[in-house]
Amino acid sequence: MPSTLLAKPNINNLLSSTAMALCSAFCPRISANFRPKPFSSSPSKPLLSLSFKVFSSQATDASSQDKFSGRVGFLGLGIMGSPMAQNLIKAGCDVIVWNRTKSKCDPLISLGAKYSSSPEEVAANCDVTFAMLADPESAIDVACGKNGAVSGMGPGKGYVDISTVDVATSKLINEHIKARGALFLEAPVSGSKKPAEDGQLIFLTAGDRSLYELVSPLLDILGKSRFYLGEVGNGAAMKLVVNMIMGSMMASFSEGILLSKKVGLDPSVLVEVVSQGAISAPMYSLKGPSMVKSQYPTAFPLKHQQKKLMLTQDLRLALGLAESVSQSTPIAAAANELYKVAKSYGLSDEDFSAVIEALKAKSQDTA
Ligand SMILES: NC(=O)C1=CN([C@@H]2O[C@H](COP(=O)(O)OP(=O)(O)OC[C@H]3O[C@@H](n4cnc5c(N)ncnc54)[C@H](OP(=O)(O)O)[C@@H]3O)[C@@H](O)[C@H]2O)C=CC1
Ligand SMILES: O=CC(=O)O
Repeated sequence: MPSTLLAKPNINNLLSSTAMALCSAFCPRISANFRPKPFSSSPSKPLLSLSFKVFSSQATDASSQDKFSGRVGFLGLGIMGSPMAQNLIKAGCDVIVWNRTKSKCDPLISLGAKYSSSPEEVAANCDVTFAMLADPESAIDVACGKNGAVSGMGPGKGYVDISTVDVATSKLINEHIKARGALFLEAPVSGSKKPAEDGQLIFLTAGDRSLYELVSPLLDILGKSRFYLGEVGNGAAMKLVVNMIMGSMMASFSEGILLSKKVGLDPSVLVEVVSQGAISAPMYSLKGPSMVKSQYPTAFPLKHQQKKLMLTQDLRLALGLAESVSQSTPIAAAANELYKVAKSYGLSDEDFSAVIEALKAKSQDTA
């Protein structure tokens, strides 16, 4: 699986200026607004005085840049889609939005976005259309359903699906888009609400390389790094593997918080200890303090971590992926059971860190 990641802090200046040049090619007003972002991985100890983003090699193709007129469609304005669309608008892009619940378009319209009344209309009016939908079912429906984006696609257009879906769903949407003579890129993201707001997402892309190159300046507005992983399905698979690890990490962290409390330790101190050691993770520092207070402000809804749809997703889909290649994943399977319990307690709309409640309940059952 070819990955074309480059991470070279010492070419920071070059990359930043390249990004600015590319962004201004896409969106004329970007160069005035676009400023290098602070390096986010270790905010307390900045390694570099200037920001750097991780860009893939051969990120651009000047000729394809010239052909792009810069009108961008955005379908799906939920927790992730809204701030992403907002960042594109703020960067000066000409954005047309659509969302099933129309009221979620209003804040973006007031920032300068235009509105179209169906995914088809958005795709017909845009050169590139992004989609950030909840799950495989909605991703298929918005792309391939009645008045779906596919009907508005045609040669010279591109469809970028950022939703987290399974490999089969991504391939299906790709086929429909291709049948219209358009290009397709899957580009699920690693990162949650805050990285979406801060333009610090990580894109896991696969599909048409020329579309990848064309939209790279846009991905660089929305994210801090991007990987091109080859054929359609590889981006979806990478995202599922990442979320499988994340789901298990969160379940393990939850156990630690509860065990520390039971043995008379202060779980807030545990969070601090973890944050300073080799197992430190931004996720623990971000969510740990709220978890200790039994609060789960929703960034990544639990329902998305343990979706129960026609194909299912995230942990469940990752388990399916593992099974398809006979890879044993007992830790993820155990974590998955906990998310199922949490979901059965009505915690679907809470943050996925609410999985700790499933463990609390289990402890009471056995006490
Ligand atoms: N939240 C997070 O931290 C992260 C989420 N993701 C992934 O990003 C995607 C979006 O997540 P997020 O923004 O959190 O989810 P939200 O639930 O906040 O938003 C989901 C979006 O999908 C739309 N939608 C749902 N069902 C349908 C349908 N049947 N037809 C049309 N539109 C529909 C919703 O429309 P409406 O407003 O009308 O309900 C909304 O725009 C998911 O695939 C998720 O797994 C990836 C990384 C992080
Ligand atoms: O899908 C969620 C994430 O944080 O990545």
